[in-house]
Amino acid sequence: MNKIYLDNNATTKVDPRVMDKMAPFFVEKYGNPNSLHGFGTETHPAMAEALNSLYAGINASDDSDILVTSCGTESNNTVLKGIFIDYILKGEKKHLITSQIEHPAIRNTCEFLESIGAEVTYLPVNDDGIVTPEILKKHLRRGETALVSIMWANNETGLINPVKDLALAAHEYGALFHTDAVQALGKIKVDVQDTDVDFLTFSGHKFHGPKGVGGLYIKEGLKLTPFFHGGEQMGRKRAGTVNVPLMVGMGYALDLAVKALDYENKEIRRLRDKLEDAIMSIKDTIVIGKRELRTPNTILVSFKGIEGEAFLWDLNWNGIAASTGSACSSEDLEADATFQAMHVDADLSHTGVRFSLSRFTTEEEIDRAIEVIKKTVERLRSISSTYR
Ligand SMILES: Cc1ncc(COP(=O)(O)O)c(CN[C@@H](CS)C(=O)O)c1O
Repeated sequence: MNKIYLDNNATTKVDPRVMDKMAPFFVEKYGNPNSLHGFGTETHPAMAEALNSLYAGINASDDSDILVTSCGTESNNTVLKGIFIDYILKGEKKHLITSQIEHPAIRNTCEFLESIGAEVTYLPVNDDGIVTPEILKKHLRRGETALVSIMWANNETGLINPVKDLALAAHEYGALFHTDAVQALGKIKVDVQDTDVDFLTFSGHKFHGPKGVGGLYIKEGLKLTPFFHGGEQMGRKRAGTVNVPLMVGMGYALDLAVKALDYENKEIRRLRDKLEDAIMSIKDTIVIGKRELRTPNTILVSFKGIEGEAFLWDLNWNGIAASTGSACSSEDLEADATFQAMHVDADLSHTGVRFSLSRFTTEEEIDRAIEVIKKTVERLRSISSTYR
């Protein structure tokens, strides 16, 4: 049976072109870039090219910093814990603001910082599931709020937050602004200068780059206490030997992803909408969030009377990969935090299923998925003791 992958918000296939780009740096040009001899220095041109691609991909100015990290989670931890050390531990400020719909890499880190003395506000969302500047301004404290961290696009719903306006509001109150843009790069245009964010997180495996590599943008003039101390890599801003092949792969993958944005927003959006229209034709079904407010590839849907896990197993049995919310909380049978934040009915918040497409998704795959989804909903409802 042909397998159909519709869980691209969890991770994406490495583009074969990216694989080709990375290969030489595993077996031929394998030197440590910090070594002074030829084995080390021969890695530099490719690393410089990759860094240029990362700067261009988010329209970062040459005077800003981009740290190459191990993943989005490390990047998020670096900002939150760096701000805690630089402002809260020093007693200068004491307050952090984030939202109730963030990824656990933000939420759990904020909860940890609360446990060691930070004051944290978790903003609610409006009826559309969006964090608005109006909501933010009710909680900003001039002279006390050190950082606002609001994700650019939600990993479960795809809903996009107004980052430019949120950053402006934060700056009006003297706070810095971070956005976890892991689910934005490669799906929508990301421009750090236009939005004037201070920090931005991204992760290579979300846009057809390799796993195990991510990035953190730091606006020019800003400093953060490093998360990792050690060698002199990245100007001592992130110690540790740089993983050259992964960095080269992530840079090239972002290059390709930016070039494919039109395709993503036209063809992938069309396929997503085709799938969504078919799903919406099934009775007692809700899709979370207006499609025009979402990234072009994502659908989070609830089928009344069907547990998400049961539905996923049936899909998996038919060769289709999807997820209940984010992959990292898929074992958690608690009602999803995002659903709770959006006041989704309790009996629906256990049934959320996320479908997320990519530029490798085909029309034939969507047609097959529609066929299987309709049959699966019918079968599971026919044996449900609660659904009538
Ligand atoms: C918004 C957001 N922020 C951070 C991360 C973590 O990225 P890493 O590179 O894996 O550390 C993710 C990864 N979300 C995956 C796996 S949990 C999902 O299924 O939704 C994310 O979506």
